[in-house]
Amino acid sequence: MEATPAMDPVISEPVMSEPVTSEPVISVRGGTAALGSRPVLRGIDLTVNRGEVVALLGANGSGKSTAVRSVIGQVPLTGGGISLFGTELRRFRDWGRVGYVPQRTTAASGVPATVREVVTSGRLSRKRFGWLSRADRAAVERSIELVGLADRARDSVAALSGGQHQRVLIARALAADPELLIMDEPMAGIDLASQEILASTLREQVAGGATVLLVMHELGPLEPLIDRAVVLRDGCVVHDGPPPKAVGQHALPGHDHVHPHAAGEPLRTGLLT
Ligand SMILES: Nc1ncnc2c1ncn2[C@@H]1O[C@H](COP(=O)(O)OP(=O)(O)OP(=O)(O)O)[C@@H](O)[C@H]1O
Repeated sequence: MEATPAMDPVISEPVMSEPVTSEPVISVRGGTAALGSRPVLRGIDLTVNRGEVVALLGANGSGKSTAVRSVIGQVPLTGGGISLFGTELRRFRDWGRVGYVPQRTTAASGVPATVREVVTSGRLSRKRFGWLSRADRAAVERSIELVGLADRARDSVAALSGGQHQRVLIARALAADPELLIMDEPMAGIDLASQEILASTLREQVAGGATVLLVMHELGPLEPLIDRAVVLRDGCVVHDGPPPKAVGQHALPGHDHVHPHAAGEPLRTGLLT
């Protein structure tokens, strides 16, 4: 058991918490973006601080994927700014610190790769030279175990189910030991057992100090992990605060949520509209 530092009741020095490393891990300020001629982000502010788990919520088409893709530099902003770990995105090179799991794609690219090979590629991405140390190999095996695929490590990813693919992509992101993990709808279309595995994997990352930004449709089994929710609607932030409680509990198709708000204002998340 870990020893608890004894408190001296006489000396009333203020207890210093963590040194204030105030730089947010992600900072989007007034971000605007367009896809084709269509404005998709209309001036969003999004801050994720070190160690936070933030859910990005919103209805289909509200701009969630575009927002995270702009954070990793895949969609250029047309206005506003983005910093990662305190560095302007255009000067940011430290991609080994960032793990990204794209929205429901497949890990199979036509190239017959095994689960271990795909996960290894995640580890290689943070290395200058293309060979693996013993520690690298251990990190790869640990990531595969974390997502519950140790018994499938030698299998071709082409032979996996959709949920298992998703877990391979998550293991690939985890293999680099990222400080920031960005996942776009990691729970989409996967069964409850896989969801539980993902939730415990994420719990472990968070306990290890990772910062997490999750695009989600509903909170589901991840709800207890979420510190803050940012809700997008039509390319704008309409809520930034505690996760809307009702989401995931009675988020039925067609149900337009109206949540009681701290200020007495109803919060219409519009998650399903
Ligand atoms: N390549 C593209 N070209 C033009 N418009 C696009 C493109 N990709 C997405 N869009 C549009 O941009 C808007 C935002 O899409 P985005 O994928 O960011 O939304 P989302 O909130 O992630 O939605 P979902 O929950 O369905 O994944 C949508 O209206 C979508 O139709």
